[in-house]
Amino acid sequence: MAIDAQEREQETKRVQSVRSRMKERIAELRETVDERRSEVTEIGRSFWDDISVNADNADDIIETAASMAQQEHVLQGQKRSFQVAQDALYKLLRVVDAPYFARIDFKELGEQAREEIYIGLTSFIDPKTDEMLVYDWRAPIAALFYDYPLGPATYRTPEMDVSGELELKRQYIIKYGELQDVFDTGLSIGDEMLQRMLSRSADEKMSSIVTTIQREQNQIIRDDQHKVLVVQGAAGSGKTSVALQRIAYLLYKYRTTLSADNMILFSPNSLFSDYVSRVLPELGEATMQQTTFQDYLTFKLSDLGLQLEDPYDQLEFILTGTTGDPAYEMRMQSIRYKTSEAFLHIMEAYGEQLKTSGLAFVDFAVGSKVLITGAELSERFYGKASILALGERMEQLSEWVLERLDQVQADAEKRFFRKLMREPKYMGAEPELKKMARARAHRAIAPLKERAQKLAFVDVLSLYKSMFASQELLPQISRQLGETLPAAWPALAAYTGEALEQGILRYEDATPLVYLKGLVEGQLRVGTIRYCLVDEAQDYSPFHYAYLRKLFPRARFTLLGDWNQGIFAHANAGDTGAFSSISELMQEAETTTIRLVKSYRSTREITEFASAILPGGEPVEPFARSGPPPRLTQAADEDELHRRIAAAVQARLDGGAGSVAVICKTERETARAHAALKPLLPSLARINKDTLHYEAGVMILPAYLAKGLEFDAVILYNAGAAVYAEARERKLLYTACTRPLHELDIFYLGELSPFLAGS
Ligand SMILES: Nc1ncnc2c1ncn2[C@@H]1O[C@H](COP(=O)(O)OP(=O)(O)OP(=O)(O)O)[C@@H](O)[C@H]1O
Repeated sequence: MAIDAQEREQETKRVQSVRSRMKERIAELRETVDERRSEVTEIGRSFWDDISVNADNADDIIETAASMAQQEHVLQGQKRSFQVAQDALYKLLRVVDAPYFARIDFKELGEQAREEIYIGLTSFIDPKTDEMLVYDWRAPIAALFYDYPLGPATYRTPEMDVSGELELKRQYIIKYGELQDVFDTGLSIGDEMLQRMLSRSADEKMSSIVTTIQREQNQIIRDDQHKVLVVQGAAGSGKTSVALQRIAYLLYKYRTTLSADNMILFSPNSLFSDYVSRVLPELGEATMQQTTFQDYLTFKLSDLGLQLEDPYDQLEFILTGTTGDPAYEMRMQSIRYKTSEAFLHIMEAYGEQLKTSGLAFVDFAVGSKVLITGAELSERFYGKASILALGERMEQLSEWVLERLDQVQADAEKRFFRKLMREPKYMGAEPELKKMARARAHRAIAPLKERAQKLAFVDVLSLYKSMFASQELLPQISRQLGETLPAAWPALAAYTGEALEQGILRYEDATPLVYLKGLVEGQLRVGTIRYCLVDEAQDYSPFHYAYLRKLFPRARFTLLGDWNQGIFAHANAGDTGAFSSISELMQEAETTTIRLVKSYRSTREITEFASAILPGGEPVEPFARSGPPPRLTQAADEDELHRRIAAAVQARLDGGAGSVAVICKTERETARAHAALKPLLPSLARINKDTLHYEAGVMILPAYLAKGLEFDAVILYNAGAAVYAEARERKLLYTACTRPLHELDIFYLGELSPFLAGS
């Protein structure tokens, strides 16, 4: 709803007045920053002048040390206050051209006057009057803007709940310091604003949604009651956006105790990390560690000398294979089983068993000379019963071994020394020889000490191999647990063993192997991580979650995913309810699942079209934004297909699209299509799993890499029945069709995929 001219005038004036206060403050801060900078430099320079260096007697030494500590203390204090001023300056510089985006008028119960609360990216207090001119969007009272329509409303502060009446909700579009538009919204956050936001072009990088966060999204952003927060959100419902806003929120709320280093976000790949990298800086926050699970596996397993497969190669195998082919079926079994909870239980039970027997300890040797035998280690480890965990017992063993190695090193040093002394050329150089002997002994023993420190007493790879080599081990454990192994277990075991013998570590074996390594070498625990967020959570198996839980014992988890887009083999196995089993797996009482059903990315036509691909899937509700319906075009042969696709790309570009993606099913199809299309579309960029940076334009990529990304227009390369017909391909097709903001063109050869037949 537009507002009248007089009010608009007032609002324009207010923008100017807030801006001029901000500018005054900026000028002051600039001065302060300059002053403090020169103070810091000055103190640094005169550090030694101001210290009385006197080392004649003990008292003087103490005095000198005290004076140095004092100077250091002053210097650190100055550096801190310089940093504080500089941060404040940067924050203001970022918002001075758009100081706020919303206003709410709130009358607290029992109060006469209503308060006008202006909301922006960061708060701003008038230094002269101490008046809060702008509230940070994360301040408790600002939640009213996101959570309530006009009428009764309540917000929560750390001390109490505050109720009252929300009497006005107003939104502003301020650009380059000018008020461009202002309107009142009655219901949820202005459909008008949201319409504008969603009608724009897809950006090169994801943007923050701070001005139009929806109520259900806000609930997730501000949740701080649950240890495990699971979000099942439809495609385009804002999961990634919400995850990033949540990080910014937590950093604000717990700003005295939490920093970006205490958070970690698991992203599907580097391309995606790059795509979302702008949001936090845009919100004025430092970005936190972003990583992929694959990076972690690579880091943990690098010393085993194996060739580690990545999840995309696994997926490519699944998608290019043929159902019914024995090798293919074997692989599918391998994946399903090794990502299951059943296998996790077996591993846990195996870990228990290893407490009493089964670990083959490796000798500690220098060259061929054995210093501590495996048998000795085994005797030490298994000799007397212990209730401690494997890892803790390994720690004890490590202490014992390190002591032994110290002794060995001392003996070696003496021996070396005696030997050197006998050499005529060294005679008379005793002190140097002592040093040489020490260095030599250290060099010989250091690698062994490092091994002991890393608790690397057993050959983990052999241990893992033995799980599959032994005819009895796993059948026996599973009998004890009352579980059954897959029907084709002996063949599956042999299949696994063969690959490991060849030095190949399939993706499905990587996490179990890391898990086993953690069991016998002591689990790596990253206690500094307090919040772990997992995007595209449907791509992780129960096994992954069990592992993450152990890795970050102090963390709260936010898991955001969409079961409809579960395209990995293990995700297809479970289907609905899989998230609830994940919550169980996390074994936390304070767990909740929130569903986001409204989809904001695509037009109503595209969302409805895509939803028809998955009847009975997770519910999706389109946002009321209209555009052309998806177009289905059959091509007679590949030549025609390519000509038509090239024409469609051109048409979308002519229509103003900034990003157009041609989406294929697999890497293999992408490579072929790229070669055929490139002469027709010279600017066509091919994206693969190693692409690090996301750039808008015209691109071609496999569907599984398009996941999480969005484009103005999408062109589906070939949605023929020969390509998308099997159950496992349905979700992939769905994922591809949910990527466009505005337009979707689908081409196909031969028959149309049965999944699209109803459209
Ligand atoms: N409240 C909102 N205001 C404005 N835009 C929004 C809002 N919520 C989501 N969007 C937009 O919708 C699009 C989809 O959001 P996002 O990528 O976060 O969804 P997602 O649930 O992670 O999607 P997917 O699972 O399909 O990858 C983005 O362009 C995002 O900016």
